Amino acid sequence: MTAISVRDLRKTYGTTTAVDGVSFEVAPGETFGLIGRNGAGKTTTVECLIGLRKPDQGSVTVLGIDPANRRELARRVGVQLQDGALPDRIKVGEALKLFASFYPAPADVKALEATWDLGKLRNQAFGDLSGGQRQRLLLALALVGNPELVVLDELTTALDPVARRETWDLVRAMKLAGTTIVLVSHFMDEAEELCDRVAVLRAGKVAAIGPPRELMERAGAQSLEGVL
Ligand SMILES: Nc1ncnc2c1ncn2[C@@H]1O[C@H](COP(=O)(O)OP(=O)(O)OP(=O)(O)O)[C@@H](O)[C@H]1O
Repeated sequence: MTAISVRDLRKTYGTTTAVDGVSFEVAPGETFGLIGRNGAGKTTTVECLIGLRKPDQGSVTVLGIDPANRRELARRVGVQLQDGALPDRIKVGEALKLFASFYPAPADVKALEATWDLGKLRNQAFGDLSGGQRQRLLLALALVGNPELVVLDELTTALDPVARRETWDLVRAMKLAGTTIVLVSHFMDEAEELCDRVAVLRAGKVAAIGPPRELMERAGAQSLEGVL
């Protein structure tokens, strides 16, 4: 059983080849990282995983589902997107309740508020939140459906160092609970800390794939940055 299977994925935008024959598998319960420099094809790959973009070629299945079937996918997969946004006037508590109402067995909203330190912000409008507060709310919303798999794109961008560490602990807790996690990150320390395996994307291709330590040893690098 695999949680995600990507085979020979290709996607172009006009004359730009964003993803050029990417293949990988993710096991259930695994934390899998997609890393690479700007423009390497990470976001496009993730967008194909969650059905936001249709591959030009290749096959993708997520929990056995073809991502084109977005409704079925959305019931089982939580997504925290890089540019996730909500209407400015929606309040934090309203957003959590609204999103919870979309799912048959949602997480407990009070518990999520406590976990993500959102209780005090319950009556605050999305438009008035700081960058870090928005990020925490978007993460909580990704988890409100009790997903089996979560996709986290730029998990800790906009978070201060303390909030980053706290978020890492929460990701570890998700992992312990058996959730499969796909993590897109520009922070190599984050990928090293959290991922069981990473795929290094370079110009739309998988340049290397494996556990962070192994990739570093193979490349004779002190950190994952040396592998990019
Ligand atoms: N909507 C689009 N239209 C045209 N070109 C695009 C579009 N989205 C991405 N691209 C191009 O496709 C390539 C891959 O982009 P993608 O966003 O997938 O990379 P990335 O690794 O996520 O980059 P970053 O780290 O900067 O977010 C880049 O050359 C980018 O300019």
